Amino acid sequence: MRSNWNTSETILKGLISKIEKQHWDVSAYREISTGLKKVLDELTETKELDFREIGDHLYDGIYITDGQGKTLYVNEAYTRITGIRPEEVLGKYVDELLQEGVYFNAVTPEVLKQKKQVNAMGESLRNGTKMLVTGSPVFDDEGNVKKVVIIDREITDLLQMKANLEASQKQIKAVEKDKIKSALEVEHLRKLHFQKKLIGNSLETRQVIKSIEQVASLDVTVLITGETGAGKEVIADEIYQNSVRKNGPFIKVNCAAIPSNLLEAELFGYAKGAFTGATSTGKTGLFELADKGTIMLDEIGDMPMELQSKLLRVIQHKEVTRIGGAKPVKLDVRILSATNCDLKELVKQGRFREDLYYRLNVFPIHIPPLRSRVEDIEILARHFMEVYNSKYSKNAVIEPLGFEMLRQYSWPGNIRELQNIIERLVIVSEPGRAISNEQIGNLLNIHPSYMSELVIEEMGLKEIVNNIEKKTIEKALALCGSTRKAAKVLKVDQSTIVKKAKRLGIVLKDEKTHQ
Ligand SMILES: Nc1ncnc2c1ncn2[C@@H]1O[C@H](COP(=O)(O)OP(=O)(O)OP(=O)(O)O)[C@@H](O)[C@H]1O
Repeated sequence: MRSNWNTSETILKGLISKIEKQHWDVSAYREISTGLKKVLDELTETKELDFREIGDHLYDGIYITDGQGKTLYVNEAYTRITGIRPEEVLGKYVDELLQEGVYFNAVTPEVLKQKKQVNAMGESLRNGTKMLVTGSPVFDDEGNVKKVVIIDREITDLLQMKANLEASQKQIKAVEKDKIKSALEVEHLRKLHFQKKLIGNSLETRQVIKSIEQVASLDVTVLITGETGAGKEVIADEIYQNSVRKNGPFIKVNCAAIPSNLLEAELFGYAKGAFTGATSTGKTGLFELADKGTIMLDEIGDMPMELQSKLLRVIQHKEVTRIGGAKPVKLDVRILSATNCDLKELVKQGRFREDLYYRLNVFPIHIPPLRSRVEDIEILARHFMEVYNSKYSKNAVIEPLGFEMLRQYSWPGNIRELQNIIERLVIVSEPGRAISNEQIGNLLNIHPSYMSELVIEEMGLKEIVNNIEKKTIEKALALCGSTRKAAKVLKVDQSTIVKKAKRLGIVLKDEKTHQ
């Protein structure tokens, strides 16, 4: 085709020059000359659009045959994709090439047959390249197919990319599934953790619950005080659970459990290379981790003085500077602190900063010891029985007198101790038998002669209660010397003492003495 253009060009140029040299009539001369120049311009323009040149710059392969299937043209991309060189196919018929096995499948015969566009998937016999083949017919004025243009689009990379994409999508799905699973797990653990709701119905516990309700949703600092095992952490959990920060982090730090030389780095973190042995990346402190959430500083009374100053700065400026760090980091953290120490006393002794004490003690909640909220003991004991019966698949029960023994005990370890005792009682319980008072006494390490002489295994409850009543009244009479004084001590009417004494067989030796 390129040569055709060149020939036409040459011929036309010659013609124009010949015509220009003849002395023709001027108008004829102009007409021929203008017409020929126009043809020349068009030819030059067409030459500019040399489709071979363009074809060789296409990324897709092109294969063109005439209406009989004779190969007229292949571009460079065709050779790249199929591995078939132009000289192997040019001038040859597609049927012939199929017989020779140059390719095993061809779209051209189909296009010639169907006289419409045909699409197919192909694969090169030479190099295995996969391609999408589109064959389109080109018609002459009579509607006959004069050419077939085949476009081979390489899709090996595309297929590979698709496979990669599918693999990545699978991986993403697996990761997402994992993420959902672990989120559910965290939620489950969180729920389990927070299932330890604050239990109790004593006036004291109800007061604590009221305080929690008042303060939880307000973003204020709370100081929780109470003996060890009394439930300070349970209170902190309740505050967090009922606060607006309940979806944020909740970081608990036991200031007494971390050696004081490590506590600063734990709480405030350190910058990279802050000291010998510091990791190259530095360390994020617990305060930073608690950002947008809540931090509970347990055993705050054990915080060393030098850290107290730093903590005060964190509270005042709402920012933290890592050890060895230059820039402070802004913080949005709610602080709950807890202690079983008398912080006021520590302030007096100069062991706790007074300014920090006031900063922490914005809203104080005190949880009294279990011995002073006796009403809670049975409810808590029943709750823990349920928990451990279910945990150990048991069906242990405590009888009324057993609960009375639990109520009498002083519980120095508070609810933690009660929980522990109930767990042990459930473990040692035998099927079909209620937990004996002796078992309770053994665990509590109480063997008061008072109890052992009043409670005898084969006695019924009524008899035991009568026994206790009798001994109590006798003791009061002996101590007080009169029914009137004994009645006052026992907070009953004198007539009640007299009636009970008669019923229980207490001999009021000298009526005069006892009045
Ligand atoms: N009111 C309550 N209802 C149910 N369980 C409770 C209650 N109070 C405390 N507990 C349970 O008793 C145990 C001790 O409670 P917690 O850890 O809150 O005590 P604490 O005052 O923080 O103790 P410490 O000062 O030793 O840290 C925990 O297992 C807790 O779940």
